[in-house]
Amino acid sequence: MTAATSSGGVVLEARNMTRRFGGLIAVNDVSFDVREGEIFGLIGPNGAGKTTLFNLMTGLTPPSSGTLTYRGTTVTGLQPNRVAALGLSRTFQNIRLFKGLTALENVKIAQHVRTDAGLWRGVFGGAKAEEARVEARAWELLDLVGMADRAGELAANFSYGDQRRLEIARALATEPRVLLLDEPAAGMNTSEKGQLTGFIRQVRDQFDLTVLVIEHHVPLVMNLCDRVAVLNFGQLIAMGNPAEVQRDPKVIEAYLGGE
Ligand SMILES: Nc1ncnc2c1ncn2[C@@H]1O[C@H](COP(=O)(O)OP(=O)(O)OP(=O)(O)O)[C@@H](O)[C@H]1O
Repeated sequence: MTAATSSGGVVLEARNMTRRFGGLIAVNDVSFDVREGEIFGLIGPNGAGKTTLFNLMTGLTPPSSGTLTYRGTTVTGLQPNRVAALGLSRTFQNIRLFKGLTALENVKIAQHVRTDAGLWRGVFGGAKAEEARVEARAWELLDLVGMADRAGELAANFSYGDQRRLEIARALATEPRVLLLDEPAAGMNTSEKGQLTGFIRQVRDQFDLTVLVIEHHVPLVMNLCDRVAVLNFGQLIAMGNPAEVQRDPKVIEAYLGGE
């Protein structure tokens, strides 16, 4: 719990967000607010609609209806790069690093949502001053996620845990105000999972972020999140602090029913 959590105003407002795929309603009339500085968890059984909701929030999938606003600006309807430029950045359930590039190159490329030099020009040639600035910032970000000593290694050679940290460094490179993490613990070993809570909190504090996190690993969610929203068959069935949510009969039934 942080001071930001108790005093933070609303930064994101999801209103009646719905997404149909043919006859299936993957996200069904979901509304919630996220407050500045909080770590907001999104949980639910497999297929509950969590990733679809993230996709709706970040412009990857257009909603069938409903809106998301960020500090009063409508986000829904924008392309993913515009959403990132507004300050909402995400990682993916399936890691999307450039595996054949080094850690440093991965972070350099990610910064180009914030530069005018185009995707490749500033990284591989052209504007020298820009290139130097991008490189310095990439080193800084790798240092902040504790990976500067591995900057020259290929992303493909990293453990899952390190690949996910690198993904977070890439997301931070777009200078987000809100960070959306899709299953950051997936594929991690026990020791990597153990370090993740502290790491996400540290990143939140250091970059002054609001964090949304989809996660299956219940102990992690309960330790990490200030508030948790629970989806089941596309519907929001509970929301509250982790202890409240954990003892909510609807949540218990959704999880037991899904086993
Ligand atoms: N592009 C798509 N086309 C058709 N159906 C889809 C599409 N994307 C998601 N769905 C369906 O929507 C529902 C919700 O899927 P989603 O991936 O959002 O769930 P989830 O809660 O993230 O699940 P998991 O925990 O397994 O990742 C599922 O029934 C899924 O099959």
